[in-house]
Order: sequence, then C-alpha cells, then structure tokens
Amino acid sequence: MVLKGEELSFRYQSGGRQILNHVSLSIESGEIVGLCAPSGFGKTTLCKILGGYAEPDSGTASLEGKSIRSYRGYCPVQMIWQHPELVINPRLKMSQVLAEAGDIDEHVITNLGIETEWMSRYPIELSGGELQRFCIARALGEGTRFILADEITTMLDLITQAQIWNFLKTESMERNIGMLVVSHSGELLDKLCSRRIDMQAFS
Ligand SMILES: Nc1ncnc2c1ncn2[C@@H]1O[C@H](COP(=O)(O)OP(=O)(O)OP(=O)(O)O)[C@@H](O)[C@H]1O
Repeated sequence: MVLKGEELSFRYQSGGRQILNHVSLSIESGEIVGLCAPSGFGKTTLCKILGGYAEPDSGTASLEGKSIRSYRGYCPVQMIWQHPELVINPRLKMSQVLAEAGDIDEHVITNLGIETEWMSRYPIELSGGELQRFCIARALGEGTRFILADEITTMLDLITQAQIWNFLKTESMERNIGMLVVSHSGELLDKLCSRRIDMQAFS
C-alpha cells in the first residue's frame, strides 16, 4: 500500500502565510520515514492532511488511490498527536477511551506498559505520559495500515521513549504498518527511519 500526498497546498482560513505549497510525498507499507523541519514549518499541518483531519486547498491525500477524507468508520491512517490531553474525551474512563477504537490486542496494551488499574480512571487522573500510551494503543487497532506520529514521545523520559519506539518499530515490521515520524531529534530519526524528509526542501 502507498500513502500519498500529491501537490498539497494549504493556508489556514484565519489567514497568514501559505503553509504548504505543492508538497508531494509518499510512504510505502512497512516503511518508517522521518519528517523534520524547524518549528512552525507545517509538519503537524501536513500530518493533519495525510490523516484526513484537514482538507488541502489543492492537491490530494490518498491511500492506494482512495482519498483519505472519503474513509468512513475506522480510518486505516491513524494520527497520534503531540498533546494527548487535547484528543481524549475527558468524560470517558480510560477503558471506554480504548473501547472506542474497537478491539485492541492485549499485547499492545502490555507492551505499552498500560497498567490494569489505569483503566478505571478518568483522563485527568493520569499523567501526560500515561495518557499518551493510551493514544498510541488506540491508534493500533486491527485496521491500521499507516501511523502519523507527531512528536509523540516528547513528554516521556528517555527509557520509556526507547521502550515505546522499540515496540512501535517491531509492530510496524510485524504488521507491515508504514509510519511517518515527526521529531526534532535527529538522533531518534537516525535510529528509527530508513529515510528522512526535510520540509525545508519544499520551500
Ligand atoms: N488552526 C490554525 N489557524 C491558523 N494558523 C495555524 C493553525 N494551526 C497552526 N497554524 C500555524 O501554521 C504554521 C504551521 O504550524 P504546524 O503546527 O503545522 O507547524 P509544526 O512544523 O508542526 O511546528 P512545531 O514543530 O512547533 O510543532 C504555524 O505558523 C502555526 O502558527
């Protein structure tokens, strides 16, 4: 499978500058690709378009030729956001947050270090790092084919970061999941990715 952005252009409606200008990229199944650029360059914006959360002004984001925004139900392209507290319903207990994503395999929960006791808590009763593990878990439903990981481990200590990336790398290999990894850490991208896209090359 190929996740493709073709000739993507985008400017936020509130005005300001052109964020993306005829940007094209593609990621194959099983590939782990780094995405880097200075702050404010449009990395999150590009992920939002590839994940179907935002519509480009022109150009297309597609999976195997099918527009990402035309998917209904579980989307095979899952985004994991930088700030987990902003994307989890505060009124749901963590067990319900996970249930929303359908069946999540038990090994995913175990390998992410999610403790059984956390399941009965509300999001406000967990740390940012603990919440992020749930966000990663719920992005790994059975139907996931691509992951867009937008600076997902910045709130975690180095040992936990290493555990999570080792797990995601193994999961990507075993399930042939393609990943776009956004990070300011060149070291992390070097370790994890087979290639890197620098958005500065698009400008
Ligand atoms: N909803 C919005 N409305 C208007 N402008 C926005 C909106 N979201 C982001 N921007 C602007 O778009 C630009 C690109 O933002 P984006 O979050 O994509 O950058 P980024 O490369 O991911 O940055 P960072 O590395 O700091 O996370 C920034 O200048 C930002 O201020």
